[in-house]
Amino acid sequence: MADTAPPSKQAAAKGSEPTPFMAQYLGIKERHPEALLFFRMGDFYELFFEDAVEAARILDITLTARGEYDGKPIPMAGVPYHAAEGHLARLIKSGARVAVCEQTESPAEAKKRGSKSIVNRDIVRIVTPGTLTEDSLLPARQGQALAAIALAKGGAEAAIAVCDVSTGRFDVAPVLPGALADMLLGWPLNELLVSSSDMDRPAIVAAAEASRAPLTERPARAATPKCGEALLKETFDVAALEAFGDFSKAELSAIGLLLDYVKLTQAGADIMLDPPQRPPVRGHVAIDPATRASLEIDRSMSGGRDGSLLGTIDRTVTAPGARLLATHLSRPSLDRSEIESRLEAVAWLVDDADMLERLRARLKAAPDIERARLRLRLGRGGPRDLQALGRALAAGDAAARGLSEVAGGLPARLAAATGKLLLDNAPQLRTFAEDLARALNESLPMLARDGGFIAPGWDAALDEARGLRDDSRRIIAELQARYAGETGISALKIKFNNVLGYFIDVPARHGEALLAPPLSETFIHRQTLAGNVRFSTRELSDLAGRISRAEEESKGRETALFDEFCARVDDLNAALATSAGALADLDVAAANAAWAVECDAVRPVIADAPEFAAVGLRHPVVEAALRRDGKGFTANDLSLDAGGEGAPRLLLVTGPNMAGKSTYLRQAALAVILAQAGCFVPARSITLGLADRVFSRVGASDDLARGRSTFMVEMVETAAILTQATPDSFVILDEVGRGTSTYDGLAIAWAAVEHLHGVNGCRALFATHYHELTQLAEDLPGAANASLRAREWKNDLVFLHEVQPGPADRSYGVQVARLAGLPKRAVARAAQILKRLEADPDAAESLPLFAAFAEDAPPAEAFDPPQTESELLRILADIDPDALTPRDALDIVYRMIAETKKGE
Ligand SMILES: Nc1ncnc2c1ncn2[C@@H]1O[C@H](COP(=O)(O)OP(=O)(O)OP(=O)(O)O)[C@@H](O)[C@H]1O
Repeated sequence: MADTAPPSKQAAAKGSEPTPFMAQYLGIKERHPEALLFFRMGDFYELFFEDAVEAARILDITLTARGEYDGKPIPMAGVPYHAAEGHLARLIKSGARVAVCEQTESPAEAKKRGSKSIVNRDIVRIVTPGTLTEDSLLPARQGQALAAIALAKGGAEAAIAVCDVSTGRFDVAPVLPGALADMLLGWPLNELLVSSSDMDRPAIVAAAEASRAPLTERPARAATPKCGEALLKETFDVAALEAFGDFSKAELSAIGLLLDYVKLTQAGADIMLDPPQRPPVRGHVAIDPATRASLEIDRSMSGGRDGSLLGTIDRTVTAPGARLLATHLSRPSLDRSEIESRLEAVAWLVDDADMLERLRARLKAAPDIERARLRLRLGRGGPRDLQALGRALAAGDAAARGLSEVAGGLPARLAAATGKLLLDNAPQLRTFAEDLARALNESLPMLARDGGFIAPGWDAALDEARGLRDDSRRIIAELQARYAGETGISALKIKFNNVLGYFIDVPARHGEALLAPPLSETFIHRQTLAGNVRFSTRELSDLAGRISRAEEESKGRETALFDEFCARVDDLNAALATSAGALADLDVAAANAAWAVECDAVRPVIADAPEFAAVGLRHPVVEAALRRDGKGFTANDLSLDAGGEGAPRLLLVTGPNMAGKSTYLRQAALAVILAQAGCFVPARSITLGLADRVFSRVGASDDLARGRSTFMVEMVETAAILTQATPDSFVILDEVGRGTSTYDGLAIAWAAVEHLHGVNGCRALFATHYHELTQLAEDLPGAANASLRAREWKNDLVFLHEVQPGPADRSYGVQVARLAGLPKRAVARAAQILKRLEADPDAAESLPLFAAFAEDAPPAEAFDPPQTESELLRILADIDPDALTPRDALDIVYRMIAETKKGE
């Protein structure tokens, strides 16, 4: 690979003299050695040297060579510029960053400087995982986050600055160094910036590790209060920072680190962020990446949105609404009044089905106002973005008017959003929206430079220029008819191409007539082709000049009008941001109400004590999946109380495989997240105290990318829970200890339960297959057993999915193995071994060879163990004679007879 590395300019100077083109390339590449350089050449972005090799590998495109450098061929790969976004997306996804270098002048302009001059080029932006603005690279319903963390006062202060460059959102918060990692968890990050001087500090290392975001190390010079202050002033064009409130030194350092990077990636263009906001003081529920993944909050295990909690409950109809709902779920609130205000809005809409439907229909008409606004401000927008703003404002106004007509007053949250969206309250926005509606045509080009987007009647100068242009076209048609008449050549046409401009075209056989007097006085020969001869006339040249001037004028005028609208977007930026926020808020409230109605969810009651009391709780995702298959979901109750008053604080959940233990655990954790996100909960009723953290350790998975085995991952995650859970936390642990030997696993699980119960003292659910653990419920005052029921029925296992108090009677593992399709022979062998082990636990000593049993392996035909007797006994054991109706009794007799016949 070494010989594909680009030589530095100095090194190059020592070797053979680089061509002017190579010198330009090397000069630009040297400025961003860490990024792949997309070097614009005509209709292609080309990559050279190592960049070409790397891009060809990732994108699976052809690696070729172009010219030689220092006697060696230069590796080259290229992508067409119109298909560049797809390639960019793949490169970014694979962890690369890309510097996009454009031609900053046309070849004609370069020629003016001298015939040998090459076109000037410069980097216009650097594309990184956290700084995307392209629509095609960003899922519309998903936000992105770029964060910077910094320390100050010798590590005593810390802060975080987070922005979404595609929507302009900008949050800044001071935080205790020890709480940095937790704070970061509220933002599923696309990229995390750390100053090189902080890289080794424990608080920073812990935060970076916890967030698992791609890390970008930046020079320390930007992470200073001075740099932060200067960049804030420059970005928001203010002389003093008082307008934003007081910033700590650490906050300013984090801001410096963040804004410096945003500026770098935009190649020095103005930073277009909204003024910094502080997240709510009470903060949010800390959910670590392992918990987020295992609860499948915004992504299912298979990686998509489908099958996740977000994918299941999302009924938003606007992109900003979808992104806000995603934020609510990834950052459930700890602020009770905030939660209650969200719930109140949902409850009000749930009660008025007509209003809810009308509101959602109106919101549906609102395009993505946030991203359209940002693209226009960044100079990457087009006429369609302007139209999006106008339509979103109109839709917001219609939605707000519908709500404001309601008698009896609105809940505070809906009233606030309505007030912000009513255009009567914002005359400037109203004029802007009305102007856009009048000024823009119905169907619009992507780019302003394509022209044709301003409607007739909006601008007199434009109408005049267009009139002239269209008039000239008519005159050309008339001229063609006149020339055809005068020359008697009906095949004479006036045509246009880029080389000749307008010209007169006749078939070759008529050429002679025009080349000879008297017609040759009017018709000037331009070109003879095999089948045609081409001419021009003075009149036609004059007309062509007028047409092109009119065309240029109308395009120029349209561009100027577009720029005027963009300037108005800049002026109205704050008001537009407010409208976007209000639209998203209304959409989320309406979507949550629609989902609550659809899935019969209830408003959670928020309590002061760390309790959890749910009746008829359901798992929204599993229930939705079962419903699609036409199956029902069994609701279950759950009561926990960390204070140990009315219920256990820790519940040990046992039951056969597949009985529904994980589902029972997860639905409880999801209920906490839904409630604190301000959503209703699928249950008959639920009361819960706010949880400061939710932890979930469900199932085992390898983290090979980070070099950890299943067991190691499990222990690291369990350790995090046992060291961090507070009495207010909510913990679910599923089969801890499964990844190691039986006794080690049991010992670890045992210790984890004791620790959770005695030290952490939080609400916890602990599912296990170690039946020995169920004894703990007797020893620990705040612990209890619950189990999921299953029944054997005609040789089959029937899962009832019902939770009952007390431990499970047995595990039915062998039966589940049979259900799963394990070969009959293996199932029978397992049943045999199990029987021996149950009779004589010491036989386990001979594990794993089972030499003792090997000899009496049953013959292949006799593998179904006799079941009849045990089945009859089981049927009898299940009978409660006092509760039997005569009909039930008769049924049982029939069942027993059938069973006996089976055994014959
Ligand atoms: N309450 C319920 N109502 C209806 N079906 C359910 C219920 N709970 C679980 N199920 C169904 O049972 C399947 C298995 O559930 P789950 O994974 O929770 O079992 P488990 O006891 O944790 O199993 P294992 O011990 O093997 O991990 C689910 O995929 C779902 O289809």
